[in-house]
Amino acid sequence: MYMRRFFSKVCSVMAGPRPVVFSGPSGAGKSTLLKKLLKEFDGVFGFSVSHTTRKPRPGEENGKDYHYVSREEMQAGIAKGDFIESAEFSGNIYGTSKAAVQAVQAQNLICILDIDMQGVKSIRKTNLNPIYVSIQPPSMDVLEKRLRARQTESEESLQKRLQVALIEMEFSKEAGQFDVVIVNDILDEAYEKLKAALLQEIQKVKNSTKV
Ligand SMILES: Nc1nc2c(ncn2[C@@H]2O[C@H](COP(=O)(O)OP(=O)(O)O)[C@@H](O)[C@H]2O)c(=O)[nH]1
Ligand SMILES: Nc1ncnc2c1ncn2[C@@H]1O[C@H](COP(=O)(O)OP(=O)(O)O)[C@@H](O)[C@H]1O
Repeated sequence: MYMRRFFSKVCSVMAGPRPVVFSGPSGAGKSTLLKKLLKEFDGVFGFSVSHTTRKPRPGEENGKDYHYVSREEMQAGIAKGDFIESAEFSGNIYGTSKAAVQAVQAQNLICILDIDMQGVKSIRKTNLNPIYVSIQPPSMDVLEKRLRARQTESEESLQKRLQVALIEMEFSKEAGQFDVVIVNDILDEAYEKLKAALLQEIQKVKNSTKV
């Protein structure tokens, strides 16, 4: 009996906790929410640092927010098979490297991926088995206001993001795409819903570190 419990604990540690995929329109609040999680649950969650060909925004750090690379470097990495998935979004390439996910999972942390809907479709074909969380804005109007207030986009980039946002909002309504859909209206309320949705996985990590 004790042996069985022991082995099941060891196996669950070896398998590691389920990753969490965050997706949803640009400006919906994915970064804001996941940064809160990473801060409150230091030692539970780890961020999968994607590669991107877009330029860093003020305040973003290479290796922390993204690995900033040239289109040539990115394409070479993709051709070499370094990436689990990659996608073109609003004129730039983004991708999740195998190394990014492995770095988090090696620490037995819940790996957080922030990816667009193409990424979601690609990840579904892998054996990553994540929890899929969609973060949605309360409305297109609010989304536009938030994106403008963030002051990170040119008018052209903003318009591209709003166009894609409509498709991403529709995608989140398709049955079976997401385990949880959170409308990020009041930030604290959205965050509480997010924590409630991830509570079981958080508890698993906390229990496994007690071994
Ligand atoms: N498929 C995929 N999408 C990504 C990846 N990293 C970021 N994204 C998505 O790319 C989109 C643009 O990201 P970003 O330029 O940081 O803008 P923001 O979402 O407006 O902050 C967002 O939908 C991200 O979720 C990745 O590795 N793979
Ligand atoms: N619930 C909220 N209420 C008001 N502003 C928010 C809320 N959530 C996020 N924001 C702001 O909206 C902007 C977009 O959020 P961000 O986290 O960058 O979105 P995403 O990562 O999905 O692109 C940011 O300036 C952020 O501070």
